[in-house]
Amino acid sequence: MAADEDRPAAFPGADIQPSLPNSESKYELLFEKMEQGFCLLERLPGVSGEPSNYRYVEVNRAFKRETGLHDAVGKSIREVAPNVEAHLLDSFDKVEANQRSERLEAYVASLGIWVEGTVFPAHAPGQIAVLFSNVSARKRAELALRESETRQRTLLEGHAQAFWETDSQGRVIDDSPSWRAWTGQTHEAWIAQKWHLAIHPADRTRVLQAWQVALATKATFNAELRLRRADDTWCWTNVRAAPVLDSDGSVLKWVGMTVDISQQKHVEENLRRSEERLHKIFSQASTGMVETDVNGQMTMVNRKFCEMLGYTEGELLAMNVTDVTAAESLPSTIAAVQALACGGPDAVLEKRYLRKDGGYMWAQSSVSALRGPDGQFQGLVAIVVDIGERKQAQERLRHASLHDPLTGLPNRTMLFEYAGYQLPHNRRHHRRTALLFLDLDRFKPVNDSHGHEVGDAVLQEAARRLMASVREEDMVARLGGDEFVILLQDTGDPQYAAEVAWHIASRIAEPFHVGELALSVSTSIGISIFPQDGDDIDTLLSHADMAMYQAKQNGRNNVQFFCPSHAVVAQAQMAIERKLKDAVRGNAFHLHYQPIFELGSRRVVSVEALLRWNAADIGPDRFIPVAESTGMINSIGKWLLREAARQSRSWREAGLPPVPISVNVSVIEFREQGFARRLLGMLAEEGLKPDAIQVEVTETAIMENIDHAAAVLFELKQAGVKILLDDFGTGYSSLAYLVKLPLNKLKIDKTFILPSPHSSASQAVTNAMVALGRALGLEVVAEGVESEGLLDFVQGQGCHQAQGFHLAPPMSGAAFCEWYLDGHARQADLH
Ligand SMILES: Nc1nc2c(ncn2[C@@H]2O[C@H](COP(=O)(O)OP(=O)(O)OP(=O)(O)O)[C@@H](O)[C@H]2O)c(=O)[nH]1
Repeated sequence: MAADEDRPAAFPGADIQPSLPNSESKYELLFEKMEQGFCLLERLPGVSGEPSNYRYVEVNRAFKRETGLHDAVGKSIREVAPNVEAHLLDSFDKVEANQRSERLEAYVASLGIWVEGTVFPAHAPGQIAVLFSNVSARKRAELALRESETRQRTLLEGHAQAFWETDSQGRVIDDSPSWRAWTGQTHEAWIAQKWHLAIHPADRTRVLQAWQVALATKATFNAELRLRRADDTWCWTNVRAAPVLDSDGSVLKWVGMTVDISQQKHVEENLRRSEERLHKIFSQASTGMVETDVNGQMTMVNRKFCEMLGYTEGELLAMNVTDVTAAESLPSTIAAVQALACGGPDAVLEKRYLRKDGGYMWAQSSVSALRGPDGQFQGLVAIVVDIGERKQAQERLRHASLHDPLTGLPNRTMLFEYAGYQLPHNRRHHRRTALLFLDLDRFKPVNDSHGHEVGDAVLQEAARRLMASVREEDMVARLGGDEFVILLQDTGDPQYAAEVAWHIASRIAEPFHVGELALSVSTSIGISIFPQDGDDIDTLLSHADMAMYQAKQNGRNNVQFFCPSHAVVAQAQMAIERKLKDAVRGNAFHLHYQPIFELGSRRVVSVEALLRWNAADIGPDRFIPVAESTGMINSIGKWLLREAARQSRSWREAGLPPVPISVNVSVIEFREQGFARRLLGMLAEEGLKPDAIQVEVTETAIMENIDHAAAVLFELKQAGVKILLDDFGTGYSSLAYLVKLPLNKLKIDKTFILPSPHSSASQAVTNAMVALGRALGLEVVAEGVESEGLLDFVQGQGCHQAQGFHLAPPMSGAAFCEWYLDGHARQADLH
């Protein structure tokens, strides 16, 4: 703004005196010829509040030329230019009021020209004068330059589909072919300010409001909106407009452009949808999900994770993941996080979470790192699956694999696992441990007589009694069958172990009540002491087993400590046992047959089947007791019967007359339920008559359970099977019982014959036995006739039949057949 002193000195204003003719012509000349426009204006009086107005008093030629107003003098400004800018009249008012000149620089839109000059007070009151130059050409050049710069800027910012321009008020001032081509709007609609009709109705209000704000604040306009395309489709666009500013900062016009962003919107929409989907999955997933920052602080948790741990979302977001991790899972969790932070691969952890209620949750946590665009570690996301049930199932499986299902006691595997940990511990602390090996005595008959269920009930009760007999820190395990093991911790004096063992023996000896039954069972117990009898569970177990074997040998219901010297015997027995097991599995037996002669007719009347073990130098006197004590005799006995039956059939086929085969039945087989039925069934299966087989049973077997024996023998006899009482004289039998049994033969044990057949005592006993047999109506058989003298002796005693090496040795089935067919079956030389 210029001050008074800026007024040009030569300016013909207040000093102009048109009254002087000379001066007047000079003034006129100057006034009319000057290049600058000039006008003298007089303020018009107005009603208060009415906008001010001025009347043209005088104008020069340049004024008319530049403004195009030729008849302005005498008219008011508002008359000749109704749209005159308010700010122009304001500046006139100011000069008039202050009586100080003002610089003028403005675009007079009503005249369409740029002016620069001075407004100054005239001398007459209410008058002002304006001296100006039309600088439109220069201004347009400047403007064009600025516009092109603006356009260039906006062009650079994107590939615009349409350009357009408005005046400072936002009214379109120029045609925009690109807009019209793109939107399909007509030229008329565009010029008539109907451009906004191309905006989607849903966007229109928002966009127009933003446009008004931009106009008011001169801020760049930027909006995303849908525009109707020429083909009547809606297209997402970005509309940007920037004001073109004058040097004084006022807006000359707005330059805008419209960019098709439908592709970008499509991508954004897809992104939004996928984020929404992700969010839904996250929030509604049936697995727990949690996101943490680099420090493990939880930043996002889903509903399921909250449910799993019993916390609210708010509570969890204020916590660190370590706050909800069980102490024992912390090291693995921290290690996994550190590995991920260092670029390691995704990890799967099985860990325990700590719930709000203090409980725990087993979970599988699949953890992945969250990384920024530069690969920088930004946190973690974990998918958490509750594996409580699986863990429980695993635990149940593990429990099942370590426990005996019948008694619930630890099994062999667990005993070994436990001892593997406990024994080294005890060694470090110099503690003695006693291992008690228990085997119930004569348990098999319980099963055989009363059935497996009763046997099971006895085993369960035995387990309870064992548990009740030891301390909490001791372990009771069931090895299998009727075998139990007890590990007594920190026994100190071995005597303590013996006391416990005897206590247990007495508890087991108490009657077992199963239903109506009251059963008597006892146990044999072997003890080995750690570390003196063995440094590991294998050795301790095997030594206690040997001691238990010894206890059985000593009559059962007994306790024995391991003793190395006994171990030698026990070991030998056990070695036989092992070999015997293989032999039973591999059928490594055969039979020999020893003829039995009738002394009167000197004919072979039967043969005794004798068991032989192939390839083993172990005789029946050694292996049969082992087979009996281990129960293997049952399998062997069954095989023996079948083999004898097969042989009998084979001899018949070879043309031999029926030769009954006498088979030895052990006490173990004899006491088995259904023995007679099985034997008769087998004979039927083999197509043999009952008299093809004779049963030799010992006195001891009969006396063990006389009622049972009587029933079996009657069944056999009734079916036509002959019964032979073996080893007569060794069992101290009660004759009262013997007379009641359905026997056919008595076999006098060789011990009564062999020692001294000529001694008078021997003769008296043999004589009595033969007499007894005869009195009972039984045939009497002498065995062990190994010499001529013995043959004479037994014959003299009145025995009916005899067998022995002197008469014929045991021979194979084929050899006997040959021997028989060769005519040896009738020993003519017997006398
Ligand atoms: N009821 C029942 N019997 C079983 C079970 N496991 C094994 N047995 C039987 O237990 C018996 C074990 O018998 P042994 O120890 O060999 O013989 P024993 O009759 O006890 O004779 P000794 O041990 O020599 O005194 C066999 O008859 C097995 O069939 C089981 O789980 N339940």
